[in-house]
Amino acid sequence: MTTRETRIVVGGALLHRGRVLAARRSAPAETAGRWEFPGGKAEPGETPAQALVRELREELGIEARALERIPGAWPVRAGLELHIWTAELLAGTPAPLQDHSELRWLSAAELDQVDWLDQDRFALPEVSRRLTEAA
Ligand SMILES: Nc1nc2c([nH]c(=O)n2[C@H]2C[C@H](O)[C@@H](COP(=O)(O)OP(=O)(O)OP(=O)(O)O)O2)c(=O)[nH]1
Repeated sequence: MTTRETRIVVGGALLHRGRVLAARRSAPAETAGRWEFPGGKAEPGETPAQALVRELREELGIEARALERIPGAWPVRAGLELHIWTAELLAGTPAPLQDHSELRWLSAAELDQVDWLDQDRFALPEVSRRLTEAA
């Protein structure tokens, strides 16, 4: 359950030409090397969709639009839960400017080729379904 103390971290499943962008974390040590949907914590007063647009601009240097939330909320740790939104690329080419050491565009068939953070795995079937529908 989301309480007033719970913060949301929003990850963006950026869908483009039948692929989704996966990002390899560069820090901190506990999660470095694992793959995630780029994004970050929503600031007070910011909607998750707004936070996602801001984080994708900061981390990847792109302009993107949040599309829809994938149903579900997954605890990251006490007081922090993960939401995943699909997003579309409006302008730019994603680059690992901040927080990531590598980016990969994955097709539905390639989704299990990277070592996702545990919480992100819950959203993979829905991401796969959207990639397959778009193909
Ligand atoms: N961005 C992102 N974080 C995720 C995902 N899955 C997952 O478990 N996390 C975890 C990793 C971190 O513990 C936390 C998000 O932290 P973050 O470091 O990305 O957030 P932020 O950019 O706002 O960073 P900061 O301001 O707190 O430094 O959520 C995901 O798909 N994307």
